[in-house]
Amino acid sequence: MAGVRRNVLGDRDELVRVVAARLVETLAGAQAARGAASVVLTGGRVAADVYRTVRDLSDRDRVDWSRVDVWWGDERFLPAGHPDRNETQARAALLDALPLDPARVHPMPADDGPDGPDPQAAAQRYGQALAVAAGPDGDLPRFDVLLLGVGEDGHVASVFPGHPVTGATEPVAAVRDSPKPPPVRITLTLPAINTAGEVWLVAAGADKAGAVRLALTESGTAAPPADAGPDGWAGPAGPLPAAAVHGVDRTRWFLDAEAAPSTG
Ligand SMILES: O=C(O)[C@H](O)[C@@H](O)[C@H](O)[C@H](O)COP(=O)(O)O
Repeated sequence: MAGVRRNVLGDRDELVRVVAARLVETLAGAQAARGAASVVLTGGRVAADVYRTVRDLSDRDRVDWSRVDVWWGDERFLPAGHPDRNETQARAALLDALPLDPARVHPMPADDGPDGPDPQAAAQRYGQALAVAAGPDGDLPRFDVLLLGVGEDGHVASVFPGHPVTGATEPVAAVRDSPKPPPVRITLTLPAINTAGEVWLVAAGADKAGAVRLALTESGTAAPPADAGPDGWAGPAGPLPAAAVHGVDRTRWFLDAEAAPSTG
């Protein structure tokens, strides 16, 4: 596996600024190298702050946004335009302000979309869209940067610890009974996430420290209670999704001081 980099910033504001600036730099670099760039978006509060910060960056147009492919790593399976959809939030925070090519923006289906409220069919539809973009070379197109928030329980995208989706092998899966609302979701699976060139995990706040510590210090399998960290949390029984993701070229952790492990 390629290198893992850990970048600990002083506070949440600095974290968000650094991730936003690095995203613009990386997408511009990908375009310089191969003429196009692709990003996989995530949901959550810290991601929304990153998107707003990219929107407001004075040099954001170093990226030719009309040549960026935008995908999503997960989606809350709700009607189109619902305020809790990751798509709705990303559009409001950033995408609506950019001169994107609509044909290159690929939201996951909504529950009032062509497959109605069938998340399995919607997941398959997204898998097909990915396969079409991949062309003859495989099931997934190139992802230059895949963004992930990290849940307090160590979930990434909508891959939750202890949930059957952790073992899914198809690129896109439907998730029912998500412990984080809403209960029905669509997600890229761990094998699909792990095809990205760079995977960035972004976490802020003390409530993320337990999951981050586990993910960074070992395989993600629960430590015995005696090994619980200073926050007292020893982790879930089973592999921790945040520990199981990596980029082909680089895995980058962006943490604020509160989320970073207090030792190591
Ligand atoms: O759809 C979602 O809910 C997300 O994709 C999820 O994986 C999120 O990124 C994390 O839960 C972190 O969210 P916060 O940044 O809000 O803590």
